[in-house]
This record gives sequence, C-alpha cells and structure tokens, in this order.
Amino acid sequence: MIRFENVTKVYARGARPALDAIDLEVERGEFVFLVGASGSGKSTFLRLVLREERPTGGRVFVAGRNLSTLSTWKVPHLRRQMGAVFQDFRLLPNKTVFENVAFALQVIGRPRHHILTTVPDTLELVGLGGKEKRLPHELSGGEQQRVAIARAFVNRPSILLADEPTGNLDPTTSVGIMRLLDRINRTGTTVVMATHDDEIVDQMRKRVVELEMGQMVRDQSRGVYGSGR
Ligand SMILES: Nc1ncnc2c1ncn2[C@@H]1O[C@H](COP(=O)(O)OP(=O)(O)OP(=O)(O)O)[C@@H](O)[C@H]1O
Repeated sequence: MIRFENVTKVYARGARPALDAIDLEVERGEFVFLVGASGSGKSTFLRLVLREERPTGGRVFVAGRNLSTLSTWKVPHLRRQMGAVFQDFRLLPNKTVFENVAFALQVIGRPRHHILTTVPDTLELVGLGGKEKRLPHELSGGEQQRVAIARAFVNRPSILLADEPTGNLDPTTSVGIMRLLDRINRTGTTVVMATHDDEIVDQMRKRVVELEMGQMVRDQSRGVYGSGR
C-alpha cells in the first residue's frame, strides 16, 4: 500500500537529512506506529506519503503509484484515498460537527443525498450521534478529535495517516481514540500513526517503526515503544 525505496529527504535549509535512505513497505490493512524523538522525521514521512513534500532521493509508492512521477493534476485524486488526522484537530471553528464532516464530501463533489446519509452514519460510527449541531468549541478535546477522524474517514479512504492524534488528550480519552482507530483499521483501512505516546504503543502491540535522526533503526511486529536496545 505504501512503499519507500531508499528514500532521502533533505529540506532546503536542513543541515542533515530529515529522512535518510528509508526502505519500508506497509501492506494493505496494516496498523503501523511511527515512533522516535522529536525531529526524527515522523512528520516528514507522513508528508511524503501525502505528497505534500517530494523526496530528494529514492522513490515513494502509494497504492501502486510512484509519487515522484505522478502529475500534479492527479494529486487530488491520490489524496482522496487518504485521510489525515493531526494533534491539533484542525476543525473549521464556525461550522457545526455535521458541516465539518460534510465539507470533506462537498469539496470532492459528492451529491447531497449521499452526504445526508453518509455523514450521520460516520458520526454514529465515531460515537458522536446526537452531537451533529454542536460547534467545535462546544465539544471536549476527545470529541473534537472524533470529528476530525469522522472527517478523515467519511470518504472511506484506503489509508488513514495520524500525526500525534492523542498528543493533546488525557490518557483515558486517548484510549477511546485508539479504540476508534483500531476499529477503522479492522474495516481494512491501512493506518500509519506517528506518536510519542509510549503507553498506547505498549498497549496496542502493533508493528512499530522507529526513526532516529532520519534513519530507520527498528521495524518490529507487535512491538513496544522502547526498544530496550
Ligand atoms: N520545512 C522544513 N524545512 C527545514 N527543515 C525541516 C522542515 N520540516 C522539518 N524539518 C527538519 O527535519 C527534521 C525532521 O522533522 P520532522 O518534523 O519530520 O520530525 P518529527 O519526528 O515529526 O518531530 P516531532 O515529533 O517534533 O513532530 C528536523 O530536523 C526538522 O527540523
């Protein structure tokens, strides 16, 4: 589903590579934690998958497409196959819960009748049934992240990317968010999640890929946060 072949990323003003010769394959339906200290390259990895950045060297494949040679006009189509969730939720503050999720379908031209059935179904799935008319500031942090997940998942993407999705949440709320991401993964969606949350990684026992100063230093199935190296 996602393949990195000898991928290096050097930013224009970067002293050392943000990613250095990464080889990695993520199969369809996998759940992968990306761990590593701040600055180790986790967000850069996700930005390359989203094609927000391009590699300096090597090749990135997503769903069989080489992102280096993908024409710019095909990028929106590529991104429709991916949902993304961030630490800071990134909701539209003046739109209701329903509108925030519906917006993701409106921008890709889905018809009204589709939106009117799909959005409530997705809000139900993430545990927000009955909160459709609330504004983001009328929700808890955990609920806001559920809205963001609903928005990322409403188009049923094949890949869900999550950059520190529990970073602003307390441990109990984080567990609820992880259950939800696990449920989404069980529908067949590939999930890649960058995190510093050692408790969550240790509880979930999924594949763990560790980055250190841009290099991949560990790739472990059913791993834990600390490598114990
Ligand atoms: N736009 C940019 N321009 C120059 N350097 C950048 C840019 N974005 C990131 N970097 C550098 O690339 C390296 C990797 O950063 P990245 O954000 O990918 O790390 P991270 O593991 O996601 O960190 P964090 O956990 O703090 O989010 C860092 O040294 C960072 O300073």
